[in-house]
Amino acid sequence: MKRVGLLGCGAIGSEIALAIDSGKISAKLTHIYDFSKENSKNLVDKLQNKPIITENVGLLAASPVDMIIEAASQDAVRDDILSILQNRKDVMIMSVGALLDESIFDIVIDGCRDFNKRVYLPSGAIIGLDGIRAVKDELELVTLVTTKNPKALKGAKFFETSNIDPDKITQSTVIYEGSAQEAVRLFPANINVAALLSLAGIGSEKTRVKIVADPHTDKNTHEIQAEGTFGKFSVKVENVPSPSNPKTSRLATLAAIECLRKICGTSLNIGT
Ligand SMILES: NC(=O)C1=CN([C@@H]2O[C@H](COP(=O)(O)OP(=O)(O)OC[C@H]3O[C@@H](n4cnc5c(N)ncnc54)[C@H](OP(=O)(O)O)[C@@H]3O)[C@@H](O)[C@H]2O)C=CC1
Ligand SMILES: O=C([O-])CC(=O)C(=O)O
Repeated sequence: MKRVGLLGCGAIGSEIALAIDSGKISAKLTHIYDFSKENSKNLVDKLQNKPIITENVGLLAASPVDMIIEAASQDAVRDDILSILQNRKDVMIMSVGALLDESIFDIVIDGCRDFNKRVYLPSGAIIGLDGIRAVKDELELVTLVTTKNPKALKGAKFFETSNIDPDKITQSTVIYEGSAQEAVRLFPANINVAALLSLAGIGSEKTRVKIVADPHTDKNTHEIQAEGTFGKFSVKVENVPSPSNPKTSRLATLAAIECLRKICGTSLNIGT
């Protein structure tokens, strides 16, 4: 049975830990770390099989696990991915936006090669990546339209330099249009899905992102519009937000759990 370490005990990390604890995933969660000791302790309290809370991320990376799940932040990926790979652990990354920084992407690719390790990127809060991967050589235009309640967008770096106040948005408003490359920097906790779309498709400069703030929605909606010589498709998901973090969709957690089940299982693999 795979031994797993967890970096980040928030909305996604906690649900993954509970899924392992319940036996839904055939793995053993042995070590966890989070900036917030309180989050780590609260999680341990909920688990029957208690993992060790490490004092720092270095000790998590060096712990005797086969794999580390990152469910923390893009900064965590930037700061810790090299050490995790050097310690010869496979990694599942949720804060995928960090990989649009070329230097971090290179660290990941080189680390996988040098240490013979694997990095997994679950499909997260979007659907349709199977189609994007299949048509990527014939894809000419791809746009992600993401709609969230302003409350879920609040706190993003974008608002530090914009004159839009998320508290004052009274109707559905397009607040951002640009490249996926820029979007993941300006909305690091909201649009990691744009990085997944870029990596599966035509890259982060050509992948376009539109972000809509809608005070009347209680969903996190992602619509992918793709067009090329293959034809065109659009695919839309209206996600229920996670109760403990409105920025994060329930589907992101479920996709991570399913990805981990596939990694830890031995049986039938369905789909791309
Ligand atoms: N790929 C996808 O489709 C999706 C990706 N995500 C991303 O997944 C990640 C986890 O999401 P979620 O669980 O909702 O986030 P939460 O904010 O609920 O939990 C993250 C936890 O990790 C902690 N943390 C942040 N940075 C570090 C670090 N460098 N070292 C240790 N702990 C850290 C946070 O502590 P503190 O609060 O003190 O900073 C917090 O306790 C986020 O980056 C999010 O943007 C989310 C949804 C979809
Ligand atoms: O969960 C979502 O809807 C998307 C999200 O936050 C992200 O991609 O960072």
